[in-house]
Amino acid sequence: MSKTIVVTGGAGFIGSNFIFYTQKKHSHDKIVCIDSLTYAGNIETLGSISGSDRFEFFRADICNRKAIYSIIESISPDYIVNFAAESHVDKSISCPQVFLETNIVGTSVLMDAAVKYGVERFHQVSTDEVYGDLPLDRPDLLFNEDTPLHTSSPYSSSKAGADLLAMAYRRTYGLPLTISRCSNNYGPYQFPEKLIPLMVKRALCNKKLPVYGDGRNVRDWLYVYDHCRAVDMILRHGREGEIYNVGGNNEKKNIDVVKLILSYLEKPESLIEFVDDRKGHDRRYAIDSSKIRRDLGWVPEFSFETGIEMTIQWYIDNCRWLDRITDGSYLKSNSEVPFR
Ligand SMILES: NC(=O)c1ccc[n+]([C@@H]2O[C@H](COP(=O)([O-])OP(=O)(O)OC[C@H]3O[C@@H](n4cnc5c(N)ncnc54)[C@H](O)[C@@H]3O)[C@@H](O)[C@H]2O)c1
Repeated sequence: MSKTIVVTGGAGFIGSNFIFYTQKKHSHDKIVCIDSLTYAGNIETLGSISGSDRFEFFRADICNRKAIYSIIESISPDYIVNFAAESHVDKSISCPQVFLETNIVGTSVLMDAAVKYGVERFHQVSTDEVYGDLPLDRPDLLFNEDTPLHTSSPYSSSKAGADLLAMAYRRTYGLPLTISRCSNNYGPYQFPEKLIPLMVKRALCNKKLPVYGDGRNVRDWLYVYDHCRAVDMILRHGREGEIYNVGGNNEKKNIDVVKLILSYLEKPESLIEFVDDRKGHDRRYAIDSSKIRRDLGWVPEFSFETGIEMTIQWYIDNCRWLDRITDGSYLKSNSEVPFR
């Protein structure tokens, strides 16, 4: 039976990839995107789906209760998948307030609407950063779903706050809920403030590549398509009330990722410039995703070697997208979409 799915934050990186994935995999479903089009959301990304009668776009802020209630009441969705967030750790350090508003208050408004209008499932997209970090010299340690929350940045704290609130909504108001906590994503349509598109963009222009601290911080990387597959599986087949870790089992030092990009682009390593470390910088993230593998049969389809080549090539082939998002000219098309 076809479903109606609200995807919040669908003009951003992972949300847009999730919309394309869902459109292809569940072509009878109706997808309704709600996005306020902040600097990180680009309406042009959704151009290829905008003409479909199975797609609708609302420009609205998830903190705006009146707008959210009116949209959810009018479309009566089966599912809400919440990707909408302020997502950049550095920005959360310089300007935490908006992270609390969108990531915590906004999530609570969506959950209020989900309870009020009786959605079948609310899925909260969370992050492995809620677990804090692990020491570099203990490769045996991984985060599992029972690891205590131990956040380092205003970003991760706001995401952990939303997770706790979601679990409280489930217990108090009976919200039918699942949560996924994923490691670092990479792939097409990522805003070039994040490591991989930032480095590709700068290397293409022969600009210095700023690397925090000693560059030895470790992240687990997952191709965005595999994250979208995981969210789709959890939404439709995951056990209500459960948290699922999602990871690539693919730990890399930041400096090694940067060197790999330079080598693919045939640029010299002399472009690397070590800069002052990020405040409170987490050392290592490593995720145990055996639960989703065991319970839902999810395994990543893309190796890092394949995914990173496809990603770098995508940014080369889509220089126009990268240029427009970098110089902010896409914001003009965003501003043409009326606000609710
Ligand atoms: N990028 C990663 O590596 C990663 C890893 C794990 C989890 N996550 C989580 O996945 C989700 C999506 O991340 P992303 O990297 O695609 O982020 P993004 O910054 O690329 O996109 C966020 C989107 O949310 C929209 N948005 C922001 N505030 C809003 C508001 N108040 N109302 C409505 N829309 C709003 C933006 O316009 C944008 O389109 C986030 O919840 C993030 O915490 C991201």
